[in-house]
Amino acid sequence: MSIAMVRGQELSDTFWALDDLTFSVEQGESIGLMGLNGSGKSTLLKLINGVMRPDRGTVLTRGRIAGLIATGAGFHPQLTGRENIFLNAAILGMSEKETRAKFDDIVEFADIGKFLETPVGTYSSGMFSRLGFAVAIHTDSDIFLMDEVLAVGDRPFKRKCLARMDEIRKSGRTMFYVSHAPGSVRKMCDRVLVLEKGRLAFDGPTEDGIKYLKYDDGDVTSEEHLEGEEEDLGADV
Ligand SMILES: Nc1ncnc2c1ncn2[C@@H]1O[C@H](COP(=O)(O)OP(=O)(O)OP(=O)(O)O)[C@@H](O)[C@H]1O
Repeated sequence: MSIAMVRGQELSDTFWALDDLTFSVEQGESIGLMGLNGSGKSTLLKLINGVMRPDRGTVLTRGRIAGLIATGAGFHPQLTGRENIFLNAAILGMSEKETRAKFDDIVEFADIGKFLETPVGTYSSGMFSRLGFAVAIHTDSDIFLMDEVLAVGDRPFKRKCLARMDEIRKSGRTMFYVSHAPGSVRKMCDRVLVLEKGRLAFDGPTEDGIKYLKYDDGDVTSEEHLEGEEEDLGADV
């Protein structure tokens, strides 16, 4: 699987965002996708969801796929939150009737107040994420993809998202969750894949994956603080 990237004038320079990556996932598994910035996690989600195609190799999936891959993806900046709910839901494969039936729940979950009637181009990244997550979790899917939604949400929203993701997991749906936070991955995932420069560096139980990443023995004060926060959130779910 790869993405050819042209850098500057050097047309022959090829960059493989993902390379030599092979794994399979059973229905109902909950996978934590971890790795440093730029290691290929989002690219992998895009390949699974089908918005990107691999240059080489194949991705086989079964069933309906939903989730939140990039904040703001599938939203039109000049349309209001309300209009974008319908647009985004249609992109995720929901009929208008289905969206109408779930509309109030989606709005309640997003909890963006009067901004529902405002063009989303003016939204903060957190508000984008709230709306996107709210639509995604109300889509019936067999595979649920979640890319770092918790990075921009505020604390009460993070808590709400984690609780809902836990429900999705317990309902037997397959889940891919991209996160840098060991606390929430521990809570949410049975298995971890660690990517390093586009390659699969680790595939195994969550705790071993976190150990492999050495995210737990950092001595940076701010990291410890963040970790503590995620642990708190995890404990709340
Ligand atoms: N459309 C694209 N065109 C060119 N290069 C791309 C494209 N998408 C991703 N890349 C490159 O592929 C690599 C992997 O990117 P990706 O977004 O998948 O990483 P990531 O692991 O999700 O990172 P992060 O933790 O920062 O979100 C990066 O070096 C990125 O620059």
